[in-house]
Amino acid sequence: MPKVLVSDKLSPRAVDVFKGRGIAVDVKTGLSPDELTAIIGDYDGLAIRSATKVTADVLAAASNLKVVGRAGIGVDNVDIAAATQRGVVVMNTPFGNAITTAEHAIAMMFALARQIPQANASTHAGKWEKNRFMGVELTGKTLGVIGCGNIGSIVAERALGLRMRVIAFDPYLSPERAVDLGVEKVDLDDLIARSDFITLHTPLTEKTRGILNAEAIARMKPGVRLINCARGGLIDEAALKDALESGHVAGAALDVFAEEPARDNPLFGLDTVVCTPHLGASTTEAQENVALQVAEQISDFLLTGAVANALNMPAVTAEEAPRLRPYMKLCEQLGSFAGQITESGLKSVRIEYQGDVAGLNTRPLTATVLQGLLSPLLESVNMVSAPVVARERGIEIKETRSEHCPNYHSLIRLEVTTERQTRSVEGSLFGGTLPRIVRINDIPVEAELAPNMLYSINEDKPGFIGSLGTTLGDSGVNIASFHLGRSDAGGQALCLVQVDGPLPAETVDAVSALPHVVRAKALRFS
Ligand SMILES: NC(=O)C1=CN([C@@H]2O[C@H](COP(=O)(O)OP(=O)(O)OC[C@H]3O[C@@H](n4cnc5c(N)ncnc54)[C@H](O)[C@@H]3O)[C@@H](O)[C@H]2O)C=CC1
Ligand SMILES: O=C(O)CCC(=O)C(=O)O
Repeated sequence: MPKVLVSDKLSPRAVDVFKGRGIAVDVKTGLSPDELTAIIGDYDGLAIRSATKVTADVLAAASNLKVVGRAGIGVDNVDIAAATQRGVVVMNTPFGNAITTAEHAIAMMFALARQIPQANASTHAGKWEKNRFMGVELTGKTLGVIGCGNIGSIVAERALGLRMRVIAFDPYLSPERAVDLGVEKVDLDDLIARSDFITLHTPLTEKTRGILNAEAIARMKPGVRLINCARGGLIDEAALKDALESGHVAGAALDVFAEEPARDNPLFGLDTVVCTPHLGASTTEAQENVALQVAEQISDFLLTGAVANALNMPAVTAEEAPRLRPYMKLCEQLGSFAGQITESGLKSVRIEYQGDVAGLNTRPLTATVLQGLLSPLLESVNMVSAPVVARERGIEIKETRSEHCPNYHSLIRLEVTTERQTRSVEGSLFGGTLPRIVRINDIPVEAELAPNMLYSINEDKPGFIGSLGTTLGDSGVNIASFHLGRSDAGGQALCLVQVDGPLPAETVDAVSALPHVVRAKALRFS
């Protein structure tokens, strides 16, 4: 009988589900990392919220563990790369607490506008300070929503019901979806300059960390109020403190903090700050939703092998798996390549399967392309949710198959159209198993994608390769392999350089500044 550990406070309904499905379950909350490491080897499944940290050390001790289920959305407390490496499936419940978290953001906005927590404390203290707590009305005010996915779009809908004007910054929000929601799609600078209230609903990624830093805060309207119910780290807390103390920011309502549990934070004690201890998802309804869902998903997986909402594993049958596996890797790389070089909203995606691959079950392949494409921007996207997420964002997905494939056994071509341009990337399997990029924007190339790559587009002029090599060498960056392609002599050229380690931003800037370089970018692949 499989055995599951519930190591965070989950609704008791989860335990009922496990027992009902014939799975042994232990509930042990508040374990230290050492205590968890000591017992994790006994379990096949682990059900968590945000308190348990599933680190590489915990996973190393988890000799029987097959699945980690997160009752919630964010999986920043799970080392997914380490789990993947150890073959542990990581699942989440992407929608179960979205309404509740959006409601918390709205509650925080009201709390800020009317200083309800401060007035409550003062009234309880018998002070009756009627003149101290002058509020502001929400009606007619501009709410800037940064990140208009599941939660952000619910916040936007609720705010429109409150007669606010809603503007949204989200590179993946299509103009059509913005119109459907009734929000104005704007760029970040515009949002920062125009908003009376700003609410954050993005995952914490390398692109969003410090999205509201000192410089962004300085450009906000005097008297702006900020709400963060997404992740600590999106706002620079020290810069926010300065702006609150100077009065430039009138107030901030924070559910999440750079360090959690937050016991000693620079913002604590400021009269203009309203805090809750990561309560965004804490309602009976949301906790039942996510607990039931995660228990069902873990049970299904342990008992039948069915995979739902996995962040690191494709949904395929046991028979299909061996044939699809190398194509999955290729598809993920094609998607990830296109996703990392895409800067503006996606309109359409076209995937062409040519040759042998056209005869396979291409649904998981298309889902893998979309997962790779969307992953640089969406935290919780997985193979199961990627097609739904893409559709919800109004991205048109076209898939074509043809047995005709003149130059390769199989070829997969991905074409991505954004608001600004169309790009394409093509790949094949060499030797039947090794993914290779064979064409980028119709320029032939032959490249293996490795964890750390430099991608550059340049004019095909003498001297470029030498100056690139010198620049990398001067930065102490070792080149592992070098792949070149060009449209025609003297025309547009590109290169993909595999390097031994993450590329420092200054090195990429130095390459971008070289003569004849049109664009250079560091790319990461798993
Ligand atoms: N306080 C709490 O208890 C809870 C917090 N959360 C957090 O809320 C966040 C959002 O959750 P969902 O809406 O479900 O996720 P989602 O994936 O549906 O939406 C995130 C949105 O952020 C956008 N985005 C990504 N990078 C961006 C960037 N650089 N600039 C602007 N927008 C960007 C994406 O395009 C996407 O539309 C997650 O970080 C999650 O962990 C979620 C549930 C509860
Ligand atoms: O489980 C919780 O209380 C936190 C929820 C959360 O942050 C999430 O789902 O991302």
